[in-house]
Amino acid sequence: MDSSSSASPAAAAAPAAAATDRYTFSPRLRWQPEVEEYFVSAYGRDHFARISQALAHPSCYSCIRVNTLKSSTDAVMQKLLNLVNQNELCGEMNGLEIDEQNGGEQAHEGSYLVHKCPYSGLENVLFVRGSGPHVLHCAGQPGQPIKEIIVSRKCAESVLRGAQVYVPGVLACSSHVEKGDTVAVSVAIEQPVKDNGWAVGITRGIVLQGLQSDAQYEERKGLYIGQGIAAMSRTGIFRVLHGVAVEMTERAYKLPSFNDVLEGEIFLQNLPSIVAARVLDPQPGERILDMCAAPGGKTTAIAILMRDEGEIVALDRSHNKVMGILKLADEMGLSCIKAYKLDALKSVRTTNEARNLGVADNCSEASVTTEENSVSCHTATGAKVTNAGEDSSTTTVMQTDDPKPDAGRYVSKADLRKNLRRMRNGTGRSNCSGGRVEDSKGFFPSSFDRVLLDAPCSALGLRPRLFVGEETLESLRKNATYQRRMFDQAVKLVRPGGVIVYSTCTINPGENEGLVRYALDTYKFLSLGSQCRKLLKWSLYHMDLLLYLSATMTHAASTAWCHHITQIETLPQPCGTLDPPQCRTALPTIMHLRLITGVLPHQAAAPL
Ligand SMILES: C[S@@+](CC[C@H](N)C(=O)[O-])C[C@H]1O[C@@H](n2cnc3c(N)ncnc32)[C@H](O)[C@@H]1O
Repeated sequence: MDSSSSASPAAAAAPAAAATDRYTFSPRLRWQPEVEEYFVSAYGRDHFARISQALAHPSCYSCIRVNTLKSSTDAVMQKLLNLVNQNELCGEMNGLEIDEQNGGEQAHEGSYLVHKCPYSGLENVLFVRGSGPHVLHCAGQPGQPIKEIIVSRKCAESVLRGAQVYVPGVLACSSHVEKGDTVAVSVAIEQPVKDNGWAVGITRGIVLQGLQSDAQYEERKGLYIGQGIAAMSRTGIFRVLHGVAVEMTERAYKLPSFNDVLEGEIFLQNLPSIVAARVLDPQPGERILDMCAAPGGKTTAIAILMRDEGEIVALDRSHNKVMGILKLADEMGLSCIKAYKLDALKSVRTTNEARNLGVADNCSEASVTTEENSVSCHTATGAKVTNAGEDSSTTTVMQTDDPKPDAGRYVSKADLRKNLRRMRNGTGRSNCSGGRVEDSKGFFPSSFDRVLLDAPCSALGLRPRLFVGEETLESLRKNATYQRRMFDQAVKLVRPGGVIVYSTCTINPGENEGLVRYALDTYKFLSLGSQCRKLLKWSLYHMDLLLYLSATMTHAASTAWCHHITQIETLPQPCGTLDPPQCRTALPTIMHLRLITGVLPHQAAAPL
C-alpha cells in the first residue's frame, strides 16, 4: 500500500479515479429514504450531499484542551512538539503529506502539526493536524490473494480516529494469518435486509478466501481503512478476549493517537464542545448544573474556567458513567465537581423537605483518591474500587466492608452476559465498573446560577459515522420530545437571571432549532442572549466542512438582542413538528442555546 499520495479533505468529495479501485476509502452514507428527504428539504440537495459525504470522514484536526490548572498551553505545546519529533505521538505521522502552501519541511519540526488556536477566549486550545484521505494500494504475494481482516463499524470509526484494531472489533480474517503478516483492513457496514431492517451479515470468525464469494466482498469495495501487521495469529484473534489484533502501519487517515499522552494535562475534545463550555461563561464561586454530564468533557472544561472555585453538580443516569466523571475529575485534579447518578427528567425536587444539597439521605460524599498508579473510588457503604496499573480496566477489584457481601446474591443471566461483554471489550475510559456512586433526590427550583443541558441526541453531527440507517423520522421525533422534557426541568432549576445553555451534536433541526422554537414559545420569560460572534466563526472554520450554528438568548428587557433572532424567527410553526425550516443558512452540528431567565412563574412573580 502506498501512502505517498494524499488528497485534501475537499478532494474526498470528488469522485477521484482512485475511488474505482477496490482498496480505497470512499464511503457513502445510506439514509432511510424518508430521513434523507427530510434533511434534503431542510438543507437543499447539494448541501445535504456534502454534509453526508463529510460525515463519513474524520476531521483532519485533533483538538486538544489544555488543563490550565495543571500546565500552560505553551508548556503542553512544547511537550507535544517533542513527542512529534520523537515519533512518540504517532509513528504513522511519518510521511505526512503537507500541502504546498504550507511547506513540507515544517512538518518534520512538528511546528506545522501542532499549533495554537489563534482566537481570544480559546487560548487553552491546541490543534494537531492529521492527513487524508490517502490512496491505498494493497498487494499480496505474487499469485496469492491479499490477506485480509474485516472489522466492525465501531472499530473502524475508532481506527479512522487513530486507534489500533482491537480483538473484539475483528469480525473475519483470512486463513493462515500468522503474527507479523501484513493484512488489509476493511469494514463491514450494515446492509439492507428483506424485512426492511439492516444487518452486517457476517458471523464472527468466518474464514475469508479473498474470493468474490467472501462475505460482503462487493460491498466492502471502497471501505478499506488501511493496512497493518497482525499482532497475533488468526487462531489467537478469535480465542482471546482482548488485546491489539492489528498494529496499523498505513491508514486512509493519519491522525495522532493521544492514548496515555499527558494524562490529566490535556483533554481531547471537539472544538464545539469546548465552545459550549465557554458560551455558558461560568464564573468562579457559582453553582452550576451539568444535567447530562458523562463522560465529563464539558464538566471539566467548566471547572477549569471556574478555576475550580464554586460547585458543579454533574448528573448522569448511568452509574458507571458517573464513576467515569469522578475518575476524570480526579485525574485532572478538580475538586469542585460533585457527580451524582440521577435521571435528569426527575432532577427537580418537589417535596418540602429541607433544602437539598444534592446528596441522598443514605449516602455521604463519594471520594476518589489516587495512590501512585492506582485510582480508588470510596463510598459511604465501604465499597472500594481499585484499578491498578495500566490494565486497570480489566482488573477491577471490588472490596467491601461487608464480610459476606455477595452471600446468597442472585446473579442473573443478563448480569453474566454483561460481565462477559465487559471482559471482552474492557470497561473503557468512562466505565469504572464496580463501586457505588451517590444517587441524588434532585434539586429545588432555582438552585443553580447556570445550567448546561448537553442533551442526548441523534448524534448525527459526529464524525466519522459510517452508518445512519437506524435513524427514522420516528426516532428523531422521540429525541426531540425527550429533549423538551429535559429542558422543562432545566428551566425550573435555573435561578432568575441565570443562564441555560442547550447543546447537541446533531444536524437534525427538530432537535436544534425546534427546541429553540419550543423554548421561546413555551417560556415567555426566556429570551435569546448575546453571544460572541467570533466563537461561531471559529467553530465554522474548524469543523472542516460542517457549519455550526449557535443560538444565544438574552433577557427580553435587555438591549442585547443578537443577530440570531431573525434566524430563529424563520423557524416553522407550530414548534415541535419535524417540518424543516424554510430559511436556513447554516448547518448546526452543535447548537448552543444560551438563555437568560427573567422571573420564573414558579416563584409566583409576574413574568416580565
Ligand atoms: C451527549 S452525552 C453528554 C456528553 C457530556 N456532556 C460531555 O461533554 O462529556 C449525553 C449523556 O446523557 C446521559 N443521559 C441520557 N439520558 C439521561 C437522563 N435521562 N438523565 C441523565 N443523563 C442522561 C447519557 O448517559 C450520556 O452520558
